[in-house]
Amino acid sequence: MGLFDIFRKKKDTKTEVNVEILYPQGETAPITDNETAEIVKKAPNNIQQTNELKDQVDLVPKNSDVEGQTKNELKPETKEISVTDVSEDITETDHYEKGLEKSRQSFGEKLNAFFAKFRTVDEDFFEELEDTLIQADVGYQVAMRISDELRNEAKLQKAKNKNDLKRVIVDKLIEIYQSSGNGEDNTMHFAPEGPTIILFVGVNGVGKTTTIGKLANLYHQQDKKVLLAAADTFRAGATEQLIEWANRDHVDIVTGAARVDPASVVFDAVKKAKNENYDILFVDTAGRLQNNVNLMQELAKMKRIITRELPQAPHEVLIVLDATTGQNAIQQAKLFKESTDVTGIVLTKLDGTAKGGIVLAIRDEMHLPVKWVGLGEKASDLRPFMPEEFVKGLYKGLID
Ligand SMILES: Nc1nc2c(ncn2[C@@H]2O[C@H](COP(=O)(O)OP(=O)(O)OP(=O)(O)O)[C@@H](O)[C@H]2O)c(=O)[nH]1
Repeated sequence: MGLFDIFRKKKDTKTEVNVEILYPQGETAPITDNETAEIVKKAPNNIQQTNELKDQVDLVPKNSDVEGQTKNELKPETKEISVTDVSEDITETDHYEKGLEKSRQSFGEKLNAFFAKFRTVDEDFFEELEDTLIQADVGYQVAMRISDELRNEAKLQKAKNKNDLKRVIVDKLIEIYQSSGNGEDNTMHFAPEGPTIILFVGVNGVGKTTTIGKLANLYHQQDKKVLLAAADTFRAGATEQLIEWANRDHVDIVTGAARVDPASVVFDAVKKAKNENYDILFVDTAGRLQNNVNLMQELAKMKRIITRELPQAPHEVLIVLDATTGQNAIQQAKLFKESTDVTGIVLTKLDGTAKGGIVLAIRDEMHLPVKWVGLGEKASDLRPFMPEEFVKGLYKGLID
């Protein structure tokens, strides 16, 4: 009995950076219910204000446990981020092949091990194939579909050697990748006029801030006027991290002091984007557990404020998912989708996982387009999702 038989049984189935920091009047305590939190703007002075922010972070009582985060975790983090590689002359195919190397190798090894076992195409063959596919994180449904379709595949019955068999399986995978994306709109939607507002959501550490930094870099290179809103006022390091990206990308940013109501940061950023004719506003939000009602309400509040200021906005709500978390990522996306109108997925850290097959499971189960994929830590490693390149990157070299 294979590892996954237990599941199978259920089968029916610009150079100057402008940093604007908002402070709540008097103190740093969170303002939770007041949508138009009174805010005092300080004159922009990048480095000084970043330090002030750090001071405020230190006001958090020693060892206090703030919604599961200790003081240590609240320490600002800074990180060397390379954006200098954007002009590298490498093709899309190169990006995908390099980024998916781990997945390709791992799947290749699994497939080879699988073929080493079988001499005949019998029921055991299909069961083991299902296990192999599930381990590659293509998802249970997709694994079943592939093996069912292969059962009826005349070419498979006629296959004379292992290479023929491999080819039929890989061809089937490619076919499914392509058909599951039919009609999928993985383009970004921009406002016909006025600022485009893009909200990023997702649980802690999935790569929201990094993705915004990378996208800001990309659009700035395309001469768009980009503004960032650091509405993650919960994790102190997040604001600093975004300021760091703003500096490197040469784009402007609106931030809030630690624990200020994130909605007030959003409010001010949207106003600024409108009044000063920005093309794109990226809103970073705090990582939240999808089952934390308060945090989900906070997200809803941010959306309400955006829509009140600009009725067509937000133009995109992108959920950022960490590919290394495998099937967990799908569960997260499902819960977010229930409480927010998510328009697309950014799948990060594909370079760090052997489970690139997760894209297939996500597309199959979520009915949400994957719009961007993170294939590495550099700014240029965030790529628009291209199914053909993805498939090539995953399976190249598996059939000779
Ligand atoms: N290898 C790799 N690392 C990535 C990628 N995207 C993000 N990361 C890394 O993932 C880590 C977490 O990223 P953040 O951007 O801080 O995540 P976040 O979602 O903003 O986190 P919170 O603010 O805690 O919610 C950082 O070390 C990033 O460099 C990727 O595509 N590939």
